[in-house]
Amino acid sequence: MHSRQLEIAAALKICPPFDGKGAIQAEIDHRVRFIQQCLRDSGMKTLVLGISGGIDSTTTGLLAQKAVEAMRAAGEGDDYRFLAVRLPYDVQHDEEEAQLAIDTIKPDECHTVNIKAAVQAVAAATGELEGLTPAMRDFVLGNTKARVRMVAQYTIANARQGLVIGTDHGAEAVMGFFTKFGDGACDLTPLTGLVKDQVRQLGAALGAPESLVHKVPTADLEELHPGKPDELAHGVTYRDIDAFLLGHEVDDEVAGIIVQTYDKTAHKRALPREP
Ligand SMILES: Nc1ncnc2c1ncn2[C@@H]1O[C@H](COP(=O)(O)OP(=O)(O)OC[C@H]2O[C@@H]([n+]3cccc(C(=O)O)c3)[C@H](O)[C@@H]2O)[C@@H](O)[C@H]1O
Ligand SMILES: Nc1ncnc2c1ncn2[C@@H]1O[C@H](COP(=O)(O)OP(=O)(O)OP(=O)(O)O)[C@@H](O)[C@H]1O
Ligand SMILES: [Mg+2]
Repeated sequence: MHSRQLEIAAALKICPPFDGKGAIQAEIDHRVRFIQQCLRDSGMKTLVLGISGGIDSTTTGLLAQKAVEAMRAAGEGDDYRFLAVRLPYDVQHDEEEAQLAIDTIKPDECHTVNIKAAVQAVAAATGELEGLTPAMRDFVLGNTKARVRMVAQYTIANARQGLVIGTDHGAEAVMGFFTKFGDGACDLTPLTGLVKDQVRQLGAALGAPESLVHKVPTADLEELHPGKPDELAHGVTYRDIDAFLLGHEVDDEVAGIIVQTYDKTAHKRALPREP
């Protein structure tokens, strides 16, 4: 085992493997109660979450819808609602899967915000992108897309007494694989501590279709490579990352990449530096 495995797993609150269906259901109940408590504690009434068509947001959306339905059924208030947001950059190449996610979750409301005009306006106003190589421009614009999605979700949350839900989990957190103050910015992260396969297990138990449970994970931020698999960017597989976080034996080179990436992205998991 790599000398940093246990320390990193503890810092990211990694959940032990599930011992059967009962444990998965208990984890679902625990995370639904967490979402409900966030609403009660904040006095907010609406949950806001972007639904991409990937398994992370599908699972989180299913938890969110379950949370508000149970609060309404328990008489806590008819005004608790889940508002799903589709945030395509013009037309999304896997729109069908995004619609399948929405059909599965059956959110109380679903809004669509096309982020393209806002992303291009921000990029053009800075005047910073012209001199870049096409690949670099594509990468920078990708992070701007994630940040404009955040702005759209907080605009809705402000208007609707809402909390913005994030989908960060253990396997993304260890790699710092999110845009700082983009998809990384939110009010609660119900998937914290889960490895990628556990997210799939929860999603499957909540009724997500097979095609979404086993969909290749993608940040899908780059126009030059639509649907680019996250694993290409990581240089390691999610299976490797999960194994590392669960304290299993992993290849030295794999462990080296994960630890190096974890250290390099520490600033993304921390509050801004202060003097
Ligand atoms: N040491 C340090 N201390 C404090 N701050 C530091 C810093 N180094 C950089 N920074 C700041 O951080 C910025 C870089 O971070 P950031 O802007 O996030 O950009 P960066 O980490 O370079 O890129 C984001 C990565 O996350 C991936 N991503 C994004 C969104 C969603 C998903 C997904 O899976 O869905 C994946 C994306 O594909 C890309 O690989 C720098 O411009 C600088 O402002
Ligand atoms: N096109 C989109 N429309 C709405 N929300 C989006 C879109 N793209 C990204 N998001 C939001 O950003 C989050 C981060 O994306 P990420 O790719 O990590 O998750 P995912 O797509 O749900 O699952 P996977 O990682 O398996 O692709 C999503 O969970 C979702 O909340
Ligand atoms: Mg995705």
